[in-house]
Amino acid sequence: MTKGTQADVNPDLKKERLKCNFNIQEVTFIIDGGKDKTLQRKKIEDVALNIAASIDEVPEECLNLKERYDNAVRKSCVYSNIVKNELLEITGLEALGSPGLRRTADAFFKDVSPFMLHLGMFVPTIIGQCTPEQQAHWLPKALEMQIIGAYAQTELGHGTFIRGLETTATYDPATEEFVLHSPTLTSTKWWAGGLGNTANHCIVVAQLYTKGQCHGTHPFIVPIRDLDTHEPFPGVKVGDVGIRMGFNTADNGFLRFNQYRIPRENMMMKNAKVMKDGTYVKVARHEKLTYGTMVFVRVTLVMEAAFNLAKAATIAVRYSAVRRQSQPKPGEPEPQILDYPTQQHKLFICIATAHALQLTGLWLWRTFEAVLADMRKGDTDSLPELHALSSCLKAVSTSDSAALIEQCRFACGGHGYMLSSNLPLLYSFVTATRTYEGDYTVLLLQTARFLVKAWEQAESGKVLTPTVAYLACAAAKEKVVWSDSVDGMIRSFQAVAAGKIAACAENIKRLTKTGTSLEDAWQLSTVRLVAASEAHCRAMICQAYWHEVTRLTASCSASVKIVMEQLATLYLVYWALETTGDLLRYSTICESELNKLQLKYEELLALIRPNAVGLVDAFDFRDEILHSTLGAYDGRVYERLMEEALKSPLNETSVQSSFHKYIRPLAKGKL
Ligand SMILES: CCCCCCCC/C=C\CCCCCC(=O)SCCNC(=O)CCNC(=O)[C@H](O)C(C)(C)COP(=O)(O)OP(=O)(O)OC[C@H]1O[C@@H](n2cnc3c(N)ncnc32)[C@H](O)[C@@H]1OP(=O)(O)O
Ligand SMILES: Cc1cc2nc3c(=O)[nH]c(=O)nc-3n(C[C@H](O)[C@H](O)[C@H](O)COP(=O)(O)OP(=O)(O)OC[C@H]3O[C@@H](n4cnc5c(N)ncnc54)[C@H](O)[C@@H]3O)c2cc1C
Repeated sequence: MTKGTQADVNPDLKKERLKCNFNIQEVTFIIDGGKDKTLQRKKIEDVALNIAASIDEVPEECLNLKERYDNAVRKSCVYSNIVKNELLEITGLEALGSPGLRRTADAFFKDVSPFMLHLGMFVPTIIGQCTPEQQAHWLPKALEMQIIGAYAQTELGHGTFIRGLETTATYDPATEEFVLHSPTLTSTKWWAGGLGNTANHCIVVAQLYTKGQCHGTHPFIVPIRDLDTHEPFPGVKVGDVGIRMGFNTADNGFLRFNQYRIPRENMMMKNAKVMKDGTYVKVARHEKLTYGTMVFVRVTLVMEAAFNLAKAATIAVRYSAVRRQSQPKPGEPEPQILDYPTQQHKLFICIATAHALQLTGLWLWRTFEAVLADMRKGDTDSLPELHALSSCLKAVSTSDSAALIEQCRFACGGHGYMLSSNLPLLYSFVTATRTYEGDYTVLLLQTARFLVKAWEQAESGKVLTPTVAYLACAAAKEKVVWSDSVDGMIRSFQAVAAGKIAACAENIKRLTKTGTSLEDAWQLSTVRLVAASEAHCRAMICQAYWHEVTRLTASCSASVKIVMEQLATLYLVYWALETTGDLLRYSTICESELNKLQLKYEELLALIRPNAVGLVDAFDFRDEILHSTLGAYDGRVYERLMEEALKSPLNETSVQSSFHKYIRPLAKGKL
């Protein structure tokens, strides 16, 4: 963070920091995943931000679309050089997934870099889908930025239903080439980040045909532009998809092929091969391993959701400590808006959710690494559970994060609507995460498939995998005894999930017994399947969050343990109160216990209040990363709002030319 001199800091924020009763750094270490990770992140920030600080002369939002894109490319090149020459030196390839790299990217780009998908998906797909020989060929070029790549899977006509993609890759043994073709308008690749004007290579997911047979979708590395002239190759039509709600510097593009040829070696052949004579050979033990990059990105998106929500919470909490409004007690000074319990209700759940998602995200990352290690040994048994886990966690984390970022904007009143607060841009960026890499509903339904099967296994007494082990106890189908202890609440959330899953399974059974096909019975149950999947995910987040807090604070100071536990308890109580209908149905909770729970929630808000600014300081965002007039460390909110307003091109002259062209003639009746 940029602390400046204490004299510059808003007096209310200064007082807030004096009130904080825990060691901020200890919490920062927990959030980063350990002291070593924090130190590495800070090192990366120090290197990168020295350059970022002076990189934008004019605010990004004051530029027109084309200027913004050009500026984003310029900054992407500066940033890539830093990554290549300095940051990879610090951490090696691991840097690509490091929080330091993620954070420093935000210092360069208020919106999104057109290179984001190069590092975010092109490079990971090379690592995940190429043979070692192919990796040796492509990876150094990609890391050296000699080639820039995009990931083109989605088409104009299909995003969710990958099996429905229409682009074809037909093998021609005579020339040992694949012929890529876009047979219809709807087969046009659409949305790929970085594709429109920036990338010269692209991973294309296409239906593979060889020896007259279709083998389903497979990924190919496709050169699309000349490396020197950057002109698209003959047979390739590429461009920008048009203006979007956000991501306008991300260069999302479309792509069409007209009988375009690429060498056989450009098929990514880790999981399946096409031999020179056109013989198709399946290498992978699991059907869905070609979907591996999506699983990887879904896993990272959970921490991405936490990261963006933490930024919004930092902005809104600091602003709420500076902002004073209304006079609830006659004659007394206007209170800081952070003193209103309703404001605490809006904001403390944001801090708690950022913690919950970050700690669950770190746990998911470790699970992902363990499954990957198993798969390297040829064991794919835990892939379905990882898919179910990453699908629902991606769906719920991105959805919660977007909703709560919007809540942070509401919490900042009118000033939250200013682009300079950075909350609108943050929201437009994060709300897209609910859709891309698998839509919310679609992913929850993927998890639901796994849950219904697990329920059937529980009923027949089979051993269950860890994340659904709770279903075994619930198979008894009795209401769980409510208790407002942490363990009691988690047990109740699990009972709600189990009850909902059981109801879905029963509904499907009832429908099929009366002659409905399994497919129709499933469709008729999808509203409740989505709800069951969300309940399962919530129970899992609660359990993982609490487990991680207990584990990670075991060696911390008592005050850190207390504040971390207060936040985690707040998260649980908040969700209990949000789902009282479910608890009444699946647990023994009664009205007096609900009243007690409400009181407990209000007590927690009051307990957290003195530490609120300390808690957001612990997210440790430097001002260059927050980009916010409302959220800077020094709290000079009004000064910054004025400074930013004066940068508006509409303030360059005191009278605009439109006055002379239109308003004056209108007033004179001469228009
Ligand atoms: C430096 C700056 C860094 C900034 C960092 C920010 C981070 C962001 C990084 C990148 C940004 C990303 C931008 C966005 C990119 C994209 O959006 S790429 C496109 C992504 N597209 C999707 O996600 C499409 C979603 N659809 C699907 O995943 C699938 O089509 C489907 C799962 C919905 C259905 O697939 P289908 O083939 O039809 O399968 P089913 O018949 O439904 O199921 C068959 C069985 O297969 C299981 N399964 C499905 N997927 C997987 C998987 N991935 N892994 C393992 N298993 C899978 C499924 O559960 C079925 O199993 P059962 O038969 O046993 O039930
Ligand atoms: C900012 C952004 C960046 C992107 N970047 C990339 C990229 O780099 N590369 C890439 O390949 N793609 C990219 N995408 C595309 C993205 O992955 C898809 O938009 C996403 O997977 C959703 O697919 P869709 O658009 O086809 O939506 P649809 O599948 O058409 O969804 C529309 C609605 O139908 C519902 N629906 C669809 N199927 C079902 C079902 N089976 N059951 C119930 N409901 C259903 C959905 O829930 C949704 O409400 C990007 C998208 C965005 C917004």
